[in-house]
Amino acid sequence: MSDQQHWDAVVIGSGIGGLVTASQLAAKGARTLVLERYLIPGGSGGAFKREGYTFDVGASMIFGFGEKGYTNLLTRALADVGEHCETIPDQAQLEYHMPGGLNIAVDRDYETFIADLSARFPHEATGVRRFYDTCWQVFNCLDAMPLLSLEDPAYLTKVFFKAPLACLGLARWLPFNVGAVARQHINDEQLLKFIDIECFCWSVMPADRTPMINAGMVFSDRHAGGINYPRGGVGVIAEKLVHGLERHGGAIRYKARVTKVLLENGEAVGVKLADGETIRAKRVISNATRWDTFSGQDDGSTRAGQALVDEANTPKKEAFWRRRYVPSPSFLSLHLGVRADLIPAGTHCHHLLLEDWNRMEDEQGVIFVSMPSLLDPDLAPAGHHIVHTFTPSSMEAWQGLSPTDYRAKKEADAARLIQRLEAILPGLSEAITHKEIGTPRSHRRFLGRFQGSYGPIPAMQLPGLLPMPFNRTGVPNLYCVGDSCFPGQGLNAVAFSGFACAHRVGADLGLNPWALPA
Ligand SMILES: NC(=O)c1ccc[n+]([C@@H]2O[C@H](COP(=O)([O-])OP(=O)(O)OC[C@H]3O[C@@H](n4cnc5c(N)ncnc54)[C@H](O)[C@@H]3O)[C@@H](O)[C@H]2O)c1
Ligand SMILES: CC(C)=CCC/C(C)=C/C=C/C(C)=C/C=C/C(C)=C/C=C/C=C(C)/C=C/C=C(C)/C=C/C=C(\C)CCC=C(C)C
Repeated sequence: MSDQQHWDAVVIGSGIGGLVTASQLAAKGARTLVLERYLIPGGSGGAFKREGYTFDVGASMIFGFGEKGYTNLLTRALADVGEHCETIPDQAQLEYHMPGGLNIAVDRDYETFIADLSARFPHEATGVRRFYDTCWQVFNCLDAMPLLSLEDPAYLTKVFFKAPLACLGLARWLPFNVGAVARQHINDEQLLKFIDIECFCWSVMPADRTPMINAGMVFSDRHAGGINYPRGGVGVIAEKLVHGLERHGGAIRYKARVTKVLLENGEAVGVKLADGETIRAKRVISNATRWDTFSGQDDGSTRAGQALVDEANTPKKEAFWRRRYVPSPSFLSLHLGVRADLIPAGTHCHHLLLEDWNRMEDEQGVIFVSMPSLLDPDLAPAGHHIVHTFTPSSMEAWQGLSPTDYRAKKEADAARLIQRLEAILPGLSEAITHKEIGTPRSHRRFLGRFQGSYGPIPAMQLPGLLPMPFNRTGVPNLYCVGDSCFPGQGLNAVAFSGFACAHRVGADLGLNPWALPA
């Protein structure tokens, strides 16, 4: 299968963004091929098995799995191709362990959460209510309409007639960040710091640089649809999307690393693989990050010239984007197997530990912990649990080391992380039976992501989501999907990007139905 086979769409990468695009396009009748450089689908939403454990590659805290409304984008993406994930509801989104013994678990029930937070800050009870209610207003606008491509005037017209007030509400919130809204309602400095960490937890940015639309989504979906864990592990989502894709006539190839987007007269016409094979398609969609897709910036090591589009063909507006967004740090991550007796009954699945408010944005500052086998015991061998912990760490801290120094740093930093975690899991060091250490270099290598980054973050304070690009690029017939597109990081955010991308490509191929989805 090569030059002879002409596909309607070729998708580079099988992250959740790429798979939602591909499965949606296949469901519209487009002949769709996904090319994945690794052995399994899912990218940072994948999973791997070791010694009886099923470990999630990335985070295990999943939004977008609700039953109602339009924001349950993972449920919808699966259902559209005849698939369904059984999920396990999580009673708390996560438990925060903050300086000064300030501990707050975010309950699934909104009123319980508001009451818990107000009890810690009684003088700010009104502000707490007003701030989080404002987030609900944003969420209600999002949840009132089918979410498709904002680059399609036909969709915008239809959706405006369907839900005019919700559209105007969203248009109003698009340029806002959370910080300004929080300060309208809240004065207490410590509570504002809590709002910062509430944002940092998923945007890796404080409130001033976190878009309000995304906060509306996250701070309300956790109570509306709730946080729900897919039985069998996060990797099941990607596996099921692949089944759905194949059932609708699409295909996926693994160990198929794309090295170039083929261009003719400046238009994308296909891709070239690492082994020299070429594949032609009417439309090419890149689920690699924008830094890996377009030329113009390297990470100072081996990457120069490796982007999918060369410098001469990289649109000027990409340079503009790179001045506004920079790669967030990657992570130091530990996938641990532990003796089950370490974890007391009733412990929550997700935790965040911050020992010093001033360290929130520091290298290896905030610690995240997920223990998904507390929800799904089949993920670990009998008598054991999974402790997956990660902390932001940038590529610079890991570059230029000799192999011996690299191994020594891995062990030393992992030991320090485990030591700090004893604060919430006393006895951890003695209970570990399996340990895998991942660094920014591992994440770059296995996920193919520039600098192993978690995703783009604003280089400066920007007007909310307004500068985030949609799916079309400056190269005709080439589209981007995933977390370097509107609305950014997160599985349900990249699922939105996938719906939007498939809709835009579907419009360009003349495949979209006239009516909006129910
Ligand atoms: N709880 C959560 O919400 C959660 C959990 C995990 C991950 N995430 C987020 O999900 C987002 C990632 O999703 P995404 O869709 O943008 O992509 P992704 O980075 O997860 O996946 C991209 C895929 O493309 C493949 N790829 C890259 N370059 C390629 C090439 N040249 N040829 C072939 N294949 C190539 C990679 O191997 C990978 O499988 C991130 O923001 C991440 O932080 C969120
Ligand atoms: C017509 C007119 C007038 C107008 C128009 C307007 C409109 C319509 C607009 C629209 C808009 C829209 C649609 C938008 C959308 C958006 C969205 C969908 C968003 C989403 C978002 C999401 C998100 C952000 C998510 C995220 C999440 C995450 C990231 C998570 C993560 C997690 C982690 C990391 C975990 C950690 C922690 C621990 C463990 C503790």
